[in-house]
Amino acid sequence: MFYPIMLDIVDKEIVIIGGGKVGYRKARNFLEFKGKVTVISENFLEKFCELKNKNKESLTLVKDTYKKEYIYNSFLVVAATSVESINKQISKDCNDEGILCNVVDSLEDSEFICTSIVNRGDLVLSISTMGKCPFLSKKIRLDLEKQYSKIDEEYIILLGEIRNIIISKYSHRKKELLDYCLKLSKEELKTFYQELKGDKNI
Ligand SMILES: C[C@@]1(CC(=O)O)C2=NC(=C\c3[nH]c(c(CCC(=O)O)c3CC(=O)O)Cc3[nH]c(c(CC(=O)O)c3CCC(=O)O)/C=C3\N/C(=C\2)[C@@H](CCC(=O)O)[C@]3(C)CC(=O)O)/[C@H]1CCC(=O)O
Ligand SMILES: NC(=O)c1ccc[n+]([C@@H]2O[C@H](COP(=O)([O-])OP(=O)(O)OC[C@H]3O[C@@H](n4cnc5c(N)ncnc54)[C@H](O)[C@@H]3O)[C@@H](O)[C@H]2O)c1
Repeated sequence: MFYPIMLDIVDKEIVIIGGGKVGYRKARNFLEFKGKVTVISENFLEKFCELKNKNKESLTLVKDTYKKEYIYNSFLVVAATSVESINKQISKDCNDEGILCNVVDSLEDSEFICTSIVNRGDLVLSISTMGKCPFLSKKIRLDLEKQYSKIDEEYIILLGEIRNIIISKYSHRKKELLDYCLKLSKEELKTFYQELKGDKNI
């Protein structure tokens, strides 16, 4: 069983072994959440060059065969090579060093798994099937992205500001006002925010 949590990975060392399709997807996602990512691989997909250009400071690419030294001092490790025995070895090395490891071809050897992510500013939806069917996770992510397409970073920030005012000035009507807010479009929310700030009768 895997327990869903939110990890602070900002500036933490994340080592991915394997620069293929799966290693690329994991690297891109960890970078999106501001991790410091190093990918060790004998070969890299071409699209890693573009990713490196976009993340000059936070992405390091090392063209080499896996060695245990590469995992020292890392916060998380992902074993994403195409060789089952190497992935198993990486998992064992991580166990010895007390480092959490995700093994992309073995649920049993993984201490954590990666979820499908909808990322809209501070709204994050994370979907898992406990490894049973990642393809279903992906389908649900695509469905949710459509369903919540109107929610963006600005919307969440606005709701947060409004919530703060409601809690400080109208705590006795908190539920009613928050319910009301969720029915409004972003433009309507902006107007409501100005009204709240101006202390107009609410
Ligand atoms: C969600 C997502 C996140 C991510 O990777 O970032 C993710 N897999 C994704 C896609 C995907 N994976 C696979 C396919 C091909 C279709 C299929 O086979 O189903 C597709 C679809 C595609 O590529 O389009 C094949 C596959 N996946 C795993 C195995 C090995 C095994 O089962 O043992 C095999 C068989 C390999 C083989 O032998 O061929 C294992 C894992 N994959 C997980 C995560 C973890 C469990 C997540 C959960 O609980 O649902 C877990 C356990 C470990 C991990 O990777 O952390 C990402 C969707 C991103 C998105 O939203 O777009
Ligand atoms: N978890 C998932 O989401 C998921 C999805 C699809 C496939 N998979 C599994 O993940 C594995 C990787 O898939 P892929 O499509 O990225 O494969 P891939 O062949 O595109 O990439 C594997 C990479 O590992 C590198 N590599 C191999 N041996 C190495 C070593 N000893 N040291 C350093 N680098 C090494 C290769 O150079 C290559 O770049 C497959 O075995 C597949 O079964 C997992």
